[in-house]
Amino acid sequence: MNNQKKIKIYCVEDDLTFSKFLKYKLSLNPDFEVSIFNTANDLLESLRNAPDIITIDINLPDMQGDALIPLIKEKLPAAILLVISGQNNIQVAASMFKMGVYDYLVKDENTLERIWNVAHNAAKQIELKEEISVLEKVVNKKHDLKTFIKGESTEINNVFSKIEKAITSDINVIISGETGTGKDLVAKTIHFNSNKSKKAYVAVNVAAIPKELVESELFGHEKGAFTGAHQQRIGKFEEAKGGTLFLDEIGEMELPVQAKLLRVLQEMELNRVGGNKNIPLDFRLIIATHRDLKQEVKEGRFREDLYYRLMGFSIDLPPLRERGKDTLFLARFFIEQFSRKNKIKIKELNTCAKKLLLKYKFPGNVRELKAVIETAILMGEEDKIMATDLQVDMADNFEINYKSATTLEDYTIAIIQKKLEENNNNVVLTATKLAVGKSTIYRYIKQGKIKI
Ligand SMILES: Nc1ncnc2c1ncn2[C@@H]1O[C@H](COP(=O)(O)OP(=O)(O)OP(=O)(O)O)[C@@H](O)[C@H]1O
Repeated sequence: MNNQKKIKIYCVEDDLTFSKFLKYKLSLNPDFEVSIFNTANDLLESLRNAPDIITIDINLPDMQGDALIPLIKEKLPAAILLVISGQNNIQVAASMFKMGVYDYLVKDENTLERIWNVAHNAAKQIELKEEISVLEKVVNKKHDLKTFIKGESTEINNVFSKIEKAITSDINVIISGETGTGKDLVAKTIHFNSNKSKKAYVAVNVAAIPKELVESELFGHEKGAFTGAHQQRIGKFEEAKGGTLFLDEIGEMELPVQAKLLRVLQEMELNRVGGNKNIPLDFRLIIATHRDLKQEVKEGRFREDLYYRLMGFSIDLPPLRERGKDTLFLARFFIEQFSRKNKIKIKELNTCAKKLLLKYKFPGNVRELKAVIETAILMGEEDKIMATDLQVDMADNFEINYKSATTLEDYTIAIIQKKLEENNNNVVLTATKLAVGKSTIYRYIKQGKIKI
């Protein structure tokens, strides 16, 4: 039995002696909290306290059982109802069961004993329902995260554990990560798995709103607040009432708007542009940025007080290139998703294509991978997806290696690596084109300085 929560039993009964016995008998169970009512109206007035079980005398002075039961069912459809009658009338019993009562008991010397047993069984049923609903929530949560966000790497599993924590409270969340790493996806996942999931999820990309419209977009405006404000407008902050407000690219916000945002967050109320009424706010805030906000503060582009006001639980999304084999896992996921949606045959990646995907740095992260895969499926002529179907610009990757080169050997290796990739890892062809000995290339491969 749940130690925290007692089972509330309400008994409506006009026979005072019987009701005393009833209360005494049921209260012998320490998990039952029993209250007695002598009229139907007294009971109806107390239904807001949501009793779990109600015993009903069928002949009450102010209302008959058949009139009372639908009124209770309307307010508390899940409550368990036990009808207690002075006579054994099969037809009445049948009509009571049709109304959805749990049991129909006739008053005799064993009634108290039977009520006790029925209440006991009903209480067990309530407990079981509660356990199931708790379990369902846990199972759904685990299921949902993986339904929304794909990945198996240690890095993404760390992100999953952070999301699990963020879901259990209303704390501000700050999500950082390069473009396309899934910041919006993570914010949505938190919202739809939190206790705010039935309320609004309002996402605002601060960078995408023209500078002069940011205030009215976020905070709303009154009619006539400025030229062109023909109608009153509710801002995104108000729209998010009771739900989640996701402010993406917060680092792009202009300093004057930052000042207003700070005030609004401190007071959790706002004045629409051109208005003079304080409107209370209620939302959970999730923000995202691809910038290092601390650095932005140092450089004077972001208010320090706002930075501290926004700080909350932080979730850092690693770039795709640091998620190991997730690149291939996600590639397969996107192949299946796109092929199913477009009713085309699901193709596999050939070995060279896999190698190329693992080597490519994906500056656009998961978004870029998705686009590369979808184009490859459409453009490819073969049964499998080949390296040549993947439209990735290896020159960008080369730049990265090239820039980090410090010795002549580093430059040589970077050039050979790039040429090998262009020539589908054909060592002989690459050696000929670069006029170096193929043994040089093999040596670098053996030393692990060049990867194919
Ligand atoms: N782990 C993942 N599993 C499945 N899809 C993903 C995953 N990560 C990202 N995506 C998909 O990649 C695309 C980009 O993700 P999203 O918009 O969330 O990135 P972002 O970090 O918010 O990007 P930006 O910084 O440009 O706003 C979306 O289509 C998203 O559904």
